[in-house]
Amino acid sequence: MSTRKWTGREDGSGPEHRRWHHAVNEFSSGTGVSLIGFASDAGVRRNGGRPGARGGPDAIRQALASFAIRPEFAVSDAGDVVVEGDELEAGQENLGELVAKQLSDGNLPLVLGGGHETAYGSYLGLARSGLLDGRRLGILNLDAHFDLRTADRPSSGTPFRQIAAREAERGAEFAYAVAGISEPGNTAALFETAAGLNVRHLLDVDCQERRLEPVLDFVRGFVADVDALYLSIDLDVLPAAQAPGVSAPATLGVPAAVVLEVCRLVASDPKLALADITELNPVYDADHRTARIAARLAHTLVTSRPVPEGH
Ligand SMILES: N=CN[C@@H](CCC(=O)O)C(=O)O
Ligand SMILES: [Mn+2]
Ligand SMILES: [Mn+2]
Repeated sequence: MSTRKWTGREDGSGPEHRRWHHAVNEFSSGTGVSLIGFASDAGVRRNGGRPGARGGPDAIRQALASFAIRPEFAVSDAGDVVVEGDELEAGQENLGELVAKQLSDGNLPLVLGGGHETAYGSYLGLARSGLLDGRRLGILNLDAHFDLRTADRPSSGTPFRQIAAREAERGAEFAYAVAGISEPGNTAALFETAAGLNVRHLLDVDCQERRLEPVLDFVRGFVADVDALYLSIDLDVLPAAQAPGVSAPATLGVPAAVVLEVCRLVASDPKLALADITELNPVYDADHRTARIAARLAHTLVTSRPVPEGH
């Protein structure tokens, strides 16, 4: 657990005034959601994107600190994995170790930040924890992109291709679904790769608010087919007006209200084992808008979980 102290707005000392900074600072033992920061520019840089993701974890923490949160929700901060320079592979290994540790302690890891290369480190943690042994893993990605690139080196564009290879190695079916795919944001080759891997996807145009029920049905159908779920959120799934602070802003995007409903649905399911919120780039943010929506998604994931007995 991180020793860093969170600070934020104070309205009084009682539980009725509780905010995230109180929740994180008062956490000493037990289980709950464990935040892990992944401070990395390496994946986006290798993928030809605009750097700045390194500052993502702290920007999300800052946005979370003064959010109100009810006393029954336990959250802790496990600190950051920092990727120095181009040391991406080492960073992903370190992230995997920290995720596995949180899982074995009985926590739900919620990884914040990085380009989407975060996802491979998150997955390594799940694989290392033993939680996948004999179980079907489902990966639900909310993203404008498939991130199934083949490249000489891992980047923010390759994580789910890397995971597909690892799932094949353990003899498991690669169960991967993406909601929010932008047609002009993915080449025919990527659509073909996705089809070849039996990836289920919904286009951004089919994830607008008027289509909320079919989107939720898509998610329900996918979750029903797996034993454990990993939810990965790439903030570039959101409309650029709601999330300007990303490397590749959306041309249409899935409205935050829809993304939020998916988060509520998924987090209320005990199958959820791991989540991450990636691609925040504070350098291009406007009035902390993207950091605040990232924080709102994190808050929704925490507060939509079944409350443990005794509360
Ligand atoms: N995580 C990044 N994924 C996208 C970026 C697209 C872009 O830079 O336009 C990708 O590689 O496809
Ligand atoms: Mn992505
Ligand atoms: Mn994306």
